[in-house]
Amino acid sequence: MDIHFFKYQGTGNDFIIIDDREGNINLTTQQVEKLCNRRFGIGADGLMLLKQKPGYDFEMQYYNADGKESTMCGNGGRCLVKFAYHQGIHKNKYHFIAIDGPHDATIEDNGWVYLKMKDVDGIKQYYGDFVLNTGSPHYVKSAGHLQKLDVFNKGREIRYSNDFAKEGINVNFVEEKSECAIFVRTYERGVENETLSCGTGVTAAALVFAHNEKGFNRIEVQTLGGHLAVEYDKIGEERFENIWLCGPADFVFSGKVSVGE
Ligand SMILES: N[C@@H](CCC[C@H](N)C(=O)O)C(=O)O
Repeated sequence: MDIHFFKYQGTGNDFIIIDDREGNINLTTQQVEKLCNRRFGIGADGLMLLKQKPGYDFEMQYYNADGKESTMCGNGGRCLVKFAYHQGIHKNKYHFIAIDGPHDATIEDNGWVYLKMKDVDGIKQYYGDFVLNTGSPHYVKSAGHLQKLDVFNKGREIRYSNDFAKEGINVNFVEEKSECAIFVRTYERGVENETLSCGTGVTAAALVFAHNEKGFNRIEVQTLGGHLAVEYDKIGEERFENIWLCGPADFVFSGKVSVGE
């Protein structure tokens, strides 16, 4: 069977997107894994299906490169909104449903997609580091000389440590550049490698480094794949609402791929 696919990327986090509004796409774990494989397939950090859902503009279904359906993907969500726009779904404000609940999104004049993330309640301290859920589970660790850090091995060590091995966790290393700017590198669960950017990870890192008491409610974030920003309202010490992940999301190429019988 041949499938028409579209390739998108958001700050270098790249995705295969398939329009499944007719509801006839049924891919196995092995098929998704092969499509995401950079030698035997199209190559991507993840795969998404755009589906129909009553009451929403669309539904987002997300799979990691290992072929398994996973939790929320921030950069993926931004790419899917741009894809929906390119497919003729034109809205001033998009309202879609993903595995972690409803999301709003807008496409700005400069092409950036602003994606509203779920509210975050509480950031847990973990031996001097931080653990939180921004739609996906994230570990946030402060790091100096981040450009030179061995993110693959250090991230993998935490991801497969006793407390996290079973469910998995995404591991973000963060270098503070100024009071309102950070540099983030992420080891992603389900890709089991460093990716060029991770949207829910960037969001998690920004919330950990949020200095609202000094009047900032926007953090600029540099990743290996480009620039993002995170906006938020900090409510007391524990809660974040009105969280927006903002950045570019672009079409790369499209084609037909064979997935066997
Ligand atoms: N790249 C993503 C995160 C995708 C999900 C993650 N790998 C997981 O399984 O938790 C993003 O941009 O948020």
